[in-house]
Amino acid sequence: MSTGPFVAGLKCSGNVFWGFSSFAWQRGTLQLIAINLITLHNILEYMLNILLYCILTCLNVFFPNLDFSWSTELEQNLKDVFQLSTFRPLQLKAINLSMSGKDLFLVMPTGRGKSLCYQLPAVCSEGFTLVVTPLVSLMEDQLMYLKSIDVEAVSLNASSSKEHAKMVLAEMTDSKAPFKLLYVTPEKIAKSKLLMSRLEKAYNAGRLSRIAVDEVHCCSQWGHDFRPDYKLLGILKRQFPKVPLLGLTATATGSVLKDCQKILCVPEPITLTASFNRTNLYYEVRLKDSNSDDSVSDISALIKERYKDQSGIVYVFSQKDAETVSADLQGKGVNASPYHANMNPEDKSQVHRKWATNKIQVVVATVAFGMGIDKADVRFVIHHTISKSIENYYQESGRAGRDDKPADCIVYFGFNDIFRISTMVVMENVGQQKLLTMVDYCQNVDRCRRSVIAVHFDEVWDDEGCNEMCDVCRHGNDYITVDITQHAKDVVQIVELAGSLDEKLTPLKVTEAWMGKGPAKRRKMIQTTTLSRLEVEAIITSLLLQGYLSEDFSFTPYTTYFYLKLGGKAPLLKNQSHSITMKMRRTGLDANTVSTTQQTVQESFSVPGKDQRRKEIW
Ligand SMILES: Nc1ncnc2c1ncn2[C@H]1C[C@H](O)[C@@H](COP(=O)(O)OP(=O)(O)OP(=O)(O)O)O1
Ligand SMILES: [Mg+2]
Ligand SMILES: [Zn+2]
Repeated sequence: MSTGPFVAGLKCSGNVFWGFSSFAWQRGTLQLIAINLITLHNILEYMLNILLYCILTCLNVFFPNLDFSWSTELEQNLKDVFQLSTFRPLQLKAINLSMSGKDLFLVMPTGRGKSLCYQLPAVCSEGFTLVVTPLVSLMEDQLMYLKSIDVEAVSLNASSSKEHAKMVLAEMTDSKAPFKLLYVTPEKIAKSKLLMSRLEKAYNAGRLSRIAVDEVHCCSQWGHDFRPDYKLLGILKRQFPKVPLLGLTATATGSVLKDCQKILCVPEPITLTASFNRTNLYYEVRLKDSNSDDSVSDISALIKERYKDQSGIVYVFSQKDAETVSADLQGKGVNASPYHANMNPEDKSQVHRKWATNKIQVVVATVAFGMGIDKADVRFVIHHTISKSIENYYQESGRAGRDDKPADCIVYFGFNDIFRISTMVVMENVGQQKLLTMVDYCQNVDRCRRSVIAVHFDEVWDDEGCNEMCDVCRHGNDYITVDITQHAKDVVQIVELAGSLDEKLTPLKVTEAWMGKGPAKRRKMIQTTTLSRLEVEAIITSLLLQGYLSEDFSFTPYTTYFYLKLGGKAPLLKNQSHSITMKMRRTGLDANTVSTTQQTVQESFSVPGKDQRRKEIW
């Protein structure tokens, strides 16, 4: 199957071709530099190189998939087996590189068809392809699909029966074994010596044709979904160095990819990257009222009206939320079912299957129902609670519109949710930072939502590329810049007062104190406000994002508490000329209201001891 550098360069479009021709160019250039030694022969050779370069470029442009020994079979199987008429961008290039034996990282948006880049080569190769996937749901999704197109595939995971595992392990070295793809979890690679020894045998028998590591960002703890067992996958390339490895992801930054490369022991992979932009997805953020759970009523109305009879997912924060939100939606007449990691495997498979076949309209799921889930006609992905990072959001919302038709991605952004998630991610590497970027995505009213995602993935972005497919671009300049300096001082004063009494305040306490709830004594010591709750929450969130407030965690053996403390920029407020602004939707906060709604109180008042005061005030 291997081809010499010249053949690979001639036949393959893109990187390999470029590698060859730049090499040729450099050679010609060097020959020219050694001008003293010029002979007619050298000049001719140089000109020939240029000519060859031009011919190859033309061939590359007009016949990008110029015959490899496998090209005809690829085309045929694409049509006959996968029932697809053409390749999507980068697919053919990735497949040809992998078929040429190259190690490859493929970074392509959600739903653009990364799986085909190992499924099709598997069908066109001898032996089988080993596919590592992080989730059983993802594995099942692919097995279900492959079965429907008559491609033989098997899996090994924690819930495989002994008999099934025995059969698969035996067939791995059997040249008559029918399966073309073997799906395993990383845990299996890390923990099953038996599996590794069978793989070794299959490798020696030339039956291990390719290794695909799906969701490869899970290797890196800088990625958004680090799986400790992915860290051990380096064993694959060490044990099977001649087998080409293909790492696939939709959500890896450059530094994450570098880390993955090291962990997987792939010395010089070729990386193919496509733009993150999913042009058919409409991104929208809606505010969630913390006083009531109107969001569920709102979501059920959306599903029953705008998305009537259309398939979708509602993402929630916890297993408990999956159960309650699903029950609430059912109560409102929506055909919904919960999905979370704690359900037994059969129930999970059943929900997944019923949803895939449109017997259930909506899955109310935790992130357990995420990566790789592939249903073509998902018309909406609604987040009842924000995701813990932009990467997670991109992954989860990426379940929508995989058939390239329009689909909506809506987030309900609630103040209290920030802190619920914050306590969950506090132990994760840069977890807080990632969460705040997601909060910034939601709170933002003046930048195209796509631009926030693009910056996050290190991509240069031009707002024209959105085409009004996000609420910010659609609302145009419907925002105002308001001065919140005085508000910031009031909030900081509340946190300072609590600090002086050795008291820690949760965001809820700060909100209520500022809004004038609680003991009369406290109201007399601070400046309260008549702003609405949503406005108060938006300002506190903005102060957190801008660094005037920061998080202060307290740990007990059972739970983690989130408190607010002064942030690094708080002392700047002592400076009279320092001002802070924030941008808000015109329909949200009104500039006039902002500057006139303080209730000046600050009455003098006699103070008892610290402990007594603390009791009375907080
Ligand atoms: N060439 C093609 N033409 C038309 N449809 C295609 C093509 N290739 C793949 N598809 C379809 C099949 C799937 O239903 C859908 C998504 O493919 P899939 O491989 O699951 O995406 P992905 O792996 O890139 O996304 P994710 O990052 O979400 O896992 O695209
Ligand atoms: Mg995938
Ligand atoms: Zn936009």
